[in-house]
Amino acid sequence: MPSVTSPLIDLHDVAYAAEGKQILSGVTIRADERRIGIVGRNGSGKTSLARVMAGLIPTDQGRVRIDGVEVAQDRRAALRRVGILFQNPDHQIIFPTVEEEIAFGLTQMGLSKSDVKRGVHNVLRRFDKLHWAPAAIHQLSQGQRQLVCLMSVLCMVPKVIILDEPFAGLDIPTTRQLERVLASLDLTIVHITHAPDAVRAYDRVLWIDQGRVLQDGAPLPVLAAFSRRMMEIGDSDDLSDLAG
Ligand SMILES: Nc1ncnc2c1ncn2[C@@H]1O[C@H](COP(=O)(O)OP(=O)(O)OP(=O)(O)O)[C@@H](O)[C@H]1O
Repeated sequence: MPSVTSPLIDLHDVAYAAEGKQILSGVTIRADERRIGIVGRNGSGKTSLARVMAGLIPTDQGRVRIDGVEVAQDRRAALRRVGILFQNPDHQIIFPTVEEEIAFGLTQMGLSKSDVKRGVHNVLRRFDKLHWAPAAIHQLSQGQRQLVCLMSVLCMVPKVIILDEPFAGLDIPTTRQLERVLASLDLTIVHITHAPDAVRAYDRVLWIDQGRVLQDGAPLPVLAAFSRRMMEIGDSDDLSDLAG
């Protein structure tokens, strides 16, 4: 059980390296806010941070707890704590039909066959998509596949959902529809984005740079400093500065 003083999102001094490259260093985030934005340049470490936060990759140093659970160690408990939605739904989808895809997480959670069936039915009904159950996923559009991924995550009823640029590649109406669904959710959202406007009305924004938290605070000052810096870099014609 989480102690009374531990925040919902609790990362302490996290470091992560892969293939000899230091990707995250000294990342400490304690957060109870309901809407948290994460911005940063290409290659600054945002996706790696999202994966670490979801427990999908173990860290080399530090601790990652969501709602008191060490998410990389206790995967079954982690599924009820944190879900992640990637930019490309095809990186998430592994099954041929919508119902099989949605059922997977529930099965991983250890639910009985009948509870899995009920969970799939309930989430499809919630989104008025019961007719999608037997549909072949590859025949759905990218926006529809993204909605399948969202339903797969939501049916596990996580406390935190991490959005890793899930709207990139979607048209404006689909983006607005999914944004409306997400805004109505009674859970904590951590939203990684390149678009400052998407998180301007959030409770808190973190700016990640070279694998570290460069700024962390109220959205307006953090986003103003971030946008200013991005414009400065963009106005220079030196591609050697491209992160990575
Ligand atoms: N498994 C890995 N092995 C080696 N390098 C990696 C690995 N994962 C990420 N990197 C490198 O770490 C850096 C951060 O990558 P990451 O995908 O976390 O950044 P990002 O901020 O999400 O980038 P973008 O905005 O372009 O999606 C990049 O330089 C990337 O090439």
